[in-house]
Amino acid sequence: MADPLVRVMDAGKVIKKQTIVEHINLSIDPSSIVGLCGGNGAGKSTILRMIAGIIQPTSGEIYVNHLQWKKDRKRFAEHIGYMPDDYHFPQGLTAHELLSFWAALRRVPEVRVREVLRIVGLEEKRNIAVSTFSKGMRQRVLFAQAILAKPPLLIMDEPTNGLDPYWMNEFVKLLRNIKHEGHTVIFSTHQLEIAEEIADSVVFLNAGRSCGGGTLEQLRQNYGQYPLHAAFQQSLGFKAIL
Ligand SMILES: Nc1ncnc2c1ncn2[C@@H]1O[C@H](COP(=O)(O)OP(=O)(O)OP(=O)(O)O)[C@@H](O)[C@H]1O
Repeated sequence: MADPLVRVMDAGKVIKKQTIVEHINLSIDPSSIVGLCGGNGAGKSTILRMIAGIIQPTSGEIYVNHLQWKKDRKRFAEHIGYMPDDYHFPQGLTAHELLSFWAALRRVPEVRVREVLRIVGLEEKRNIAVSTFSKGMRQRVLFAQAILAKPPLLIMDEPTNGLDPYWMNEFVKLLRNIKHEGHTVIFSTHQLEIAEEIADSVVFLNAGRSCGGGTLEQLRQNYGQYPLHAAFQQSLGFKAIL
């Protein structure tokens, strides 16, 4: 068995004396897709930002390919593509200009910019200001920037928000390709059916704590073909419905 690409060991985050997440443990194998599922405020974005190195845990340790952000920021960052759940796009910049800017920062050749624009179906809109784009189109720009440098680990916060059914389907196919090319993905979602379709395993979160999960294979054995709603409710002790 290959070593896990990501290890989150008893990680927690306290902000202004408030515990946001605690006792988070995750082990993510290379070439796998993990879904973080939970309701509003469960702590999904906080965990993803900690794994991405954007914020630091106040307790515990996080390793990506045996690297820690605090010890080797540059190499750590080279492993990661991060798609935020929200982004304030600068006024006036086109999709092509923005992606070229991000590509230059990461020393990614211009030819890759055209490639990602094509992958996310925005080649024809590349000269239009992103600030005028619809929510789904902006999501596709953010997805494009996350995959620009072909990172070993793709971290995506609510990636399917705002996508229409066509792009939802395309997104599922894109992620499967990314996995088959050997990349690893962790994403958050409220949409359990999306996690069911793409993820190899899921982690359920509630009030900043992991409250269950497992591989989709295990969960299907326990709960049938569409297991996540039942499994999630059971993990919450039937106290809440997503
Ligand atoms: N910088 C911060 N300062 C204070 N509270 C914060 C901060 N960041 C997150 N929180 C709080 O921590 C909790 C978890 O937030 P987080 O954004 O991680 O949840 P989430 O599961 O991603 O939620 P959603 O699905 O609504 O996006 C929320 O109650 C949020 O208000």
